[in-house]
Formats: sequence, C-alpha cells, structure tokens
Amino acid sequence: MSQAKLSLDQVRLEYRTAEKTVLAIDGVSFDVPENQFAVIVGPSGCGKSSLLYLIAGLSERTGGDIRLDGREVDGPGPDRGMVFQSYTLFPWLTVRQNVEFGLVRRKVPAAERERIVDGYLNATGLAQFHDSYPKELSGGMMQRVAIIRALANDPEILLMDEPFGALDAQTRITMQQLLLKVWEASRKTVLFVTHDIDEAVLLADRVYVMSARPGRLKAVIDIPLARPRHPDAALEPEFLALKRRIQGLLGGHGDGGH
Ligand SMILES: Nc1ncnc2c1ncn2[C@@H]1O[C@H](COP(=O)(O)OP(=O)(O)OP(=O)(O)O)[C@@H](O)[C@H]1O
Repeated sequence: MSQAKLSLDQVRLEYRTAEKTVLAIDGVSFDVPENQFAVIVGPSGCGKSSLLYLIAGLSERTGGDIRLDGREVDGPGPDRGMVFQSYTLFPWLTVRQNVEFGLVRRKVPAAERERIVDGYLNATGLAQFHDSYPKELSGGMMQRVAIIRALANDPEILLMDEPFGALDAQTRITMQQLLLKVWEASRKTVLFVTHDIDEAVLLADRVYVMSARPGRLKAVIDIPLARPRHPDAALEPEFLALKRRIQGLLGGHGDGGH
C-alpha cells in the first residue's frame, strides 16, 4: 500500500483541570490512505471531536504521533480544512467572501480566485446567493458554504466534525448527496466524524469504530459498496449487513450508542 496520507500512532489525550484528569483518548493508531473517505463513529463522549481537533492542530495531544504526508502535526495549517458542526461562517462577509477567504489570504490572483469560487458555488447551487450574508441563509446553505470554503483552499485533507448534525433529516440527506457529488469529483482525503451509522456507511470507504471513553479504536470496517451512492443504497442487503455489524460493535443501539 502507498504511504498513508494521515497517520496516527498511539495518540493519547488527557484533559487536566485543577480537580481531575480525564483520559479522553487512549492509544489510538490508524492510517488513512490518500483519496479515502474515512469516517469515525463512536458513542457520545468517546473522543471523536477531540481526535479531530488534535489532527487539526487546534489542541495538543498528551502523547503519540500524528503525521500528515509524513510531517508531524504541531499546530493548525492550511493543509487541513476543517468543517464544524456549528455554523462558523464570518457573519460580516458575503457568501463569496467567505468562500474565497483562504484564497485571498494566500494571495491567489483575482481571476483565478473567481474561477475556483464560481465552480464551487455553481456545483452546490449557491451561485445566486453569492452576495448574501450568512444571516440570510438556511442552516443547510450555511453548511454548504462552510464545506466549499474548506474545499476552495485545496487542503491535503478535509476534517469534518458532525457537519450535518444540526440539520433536519431531509436537509441532511440532501447535504450527504451533495457532499458525495463534490467529493467524487475531487477525491480529496476526508476524515468525517459522526455518531449516525447510516451516514457512516453511506459516505465511507472505511469506518473506524471507537469505543466509549476513554476512546480507543475498536474496529476498522471496509465499506465496499459501489459508487455513486444514492439514498436508496440504504435499503440494499449489503448496506444493512454493514450497518448491523457496526451496530453490533457499538453495543447494538441503532442510534450509535446515544
Ligand atoms: N475541555 C475539556 N475538559 C475536560 N473534559 C473534556 C473537555 N472536552 C471534552 N472533554 C471530555 O472528553 C471526552 C471526549 O469528548 P468529545 O467531545 O471529543 O467526544 P465526542 O465523541 O465527540 O462526543 P459527541 O459525540 O457527544 O460530540 C468526553 O467525555 C468529554 O466530556
């Protein structure tokens, strides 16, 4: 196999406060190959978000090693694009200005910037809203902007922390399909966190199952379902078998342990 895009080796995280120390992540090791859509599932509080923050370089691990393209992660950087569950757009900037934010900072020439941003706005049905401000958008639209803002920067890896968790069921399905479409065109390496097993099986090439706190890696499940994947894929026996297997690993709860 080729060199891993992202490599975690015995990653450990303790939260220390004056009163106590909480062991949140205990010795997690795995590799994500380039171009893979990797999904982490696990029960609430198992450290999924914390792990993503460590990879993003937004918090510091207590032990172990995290490498992107063989280089050690020791802080945030433009090689990692992050999409959070809550809406994190700049409220004072328009949709276009939000999406091109990183490109402006990197001094990408205006014509090139416009080409990249227009491509993403068109692909996600946001072209007519390019002059709108975040407060004028629905939750699903804001998350679309957040996703293409991260992609426009052309990061080495896209880190997504329950990006559809706050959306209603129908918008969530629309957003999953949109993400799959954009991803299939770019094949960017993705690490996506969710507690929703259906979402994990629908999106992933591979699912990393974590145990309850302290978070440990419990299993790695390959998802060999054909792409492109439509919402109906969830009705196929192969899909249901994979889902059941992951449910079993999480303790049999249909909602992933919540
Ligand atoms: N700043 C902090 N100080 C102390 N403990 C923390 C802190 N942040 C998180 N924790 C604890 O670390 C554990 C992991 O939290 P984390 O948010 O990463 O889990 P998660 O799997 O993403 O949960 P969820 O699915 O509910 O979002 C939890 O038990 C949480 O209570």
